[in-house]
Amino acid sequence: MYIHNLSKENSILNSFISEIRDVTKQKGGMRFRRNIERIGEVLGYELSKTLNFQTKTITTPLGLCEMDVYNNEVVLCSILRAGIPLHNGLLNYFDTAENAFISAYRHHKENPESFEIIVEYLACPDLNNKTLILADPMLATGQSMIATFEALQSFGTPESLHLISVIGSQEGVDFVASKFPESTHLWIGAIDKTLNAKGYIVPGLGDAGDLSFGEKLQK
Ligand SMILES: O=P(O)(O)OC[C@H]1O[C@H](OP(=O)(O)OP(=O)(O)O)[C@H](O)[C@@H]1O
Ligand SMILES: O=c1cc[nH]c(=O)[nH]1
Ligand SMILES: [Mg+2]
Repeated sequence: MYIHNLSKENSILNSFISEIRDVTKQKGGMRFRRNIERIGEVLGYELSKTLNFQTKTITTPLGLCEMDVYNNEVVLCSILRAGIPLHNGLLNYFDTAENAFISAYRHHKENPESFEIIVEYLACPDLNNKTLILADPMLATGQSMIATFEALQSFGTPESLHLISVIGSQEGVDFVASKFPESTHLWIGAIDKTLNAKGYIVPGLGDAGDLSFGEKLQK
């Protein structure tokens, strides 16, 4: 897997990530969602540099202009619910993308430290020969990303595969790297050292779904 850890270079992306981590700035919903969306825009821009480009002749009011524009057929797939603002950010840049949504959530059984990933809802177009972008802000254990990829298998074989994540744990990144095809690209805003006993990224930012949309009852 090609791992693009964008925190390694200084850019405005790090300001957005510092705000979503910061307990004094992350509450209230709107700023958190908007920052995740902005991070989606930046990661989408970086990813776009690896697309297939073709020269097109554009007619301006004053003449003709040759421009290299991408010609990939992009499918954006996000994992509900924390993936929604990240999806919006990507969709701001990939204007004509098709879209897929999947619900993958952690179901905690009697022991709060163990959980399974439940996939219930899946809406997806044909993936054959497309550029598939899987987006989920938190890559903690990596299990949601892998469960999603497995659930998408019956929709076709994409030409290329990109994973987009805001913050990952080193363990989660290593795990997905061992499971996804070698040609997969991971575009990630930061990679943190550890996971706690409940599978949360440390230092991370807390619960991205709750910070975006409010706390949910665990049932
Ligand atoms: O890498 P993993 O260990 O699988 O964990 C990451 C998953 O956890 C979060 O979802 P969560 O289950 O909290 O659902 P939510 O979006 O409804 O909050 C997050 O959005 C990922 O989907
Ligand atoms: O740290 C984590 C792990 C999973 N989901 C989150 O929202 N945060
Ligand atoms: Mg959550």
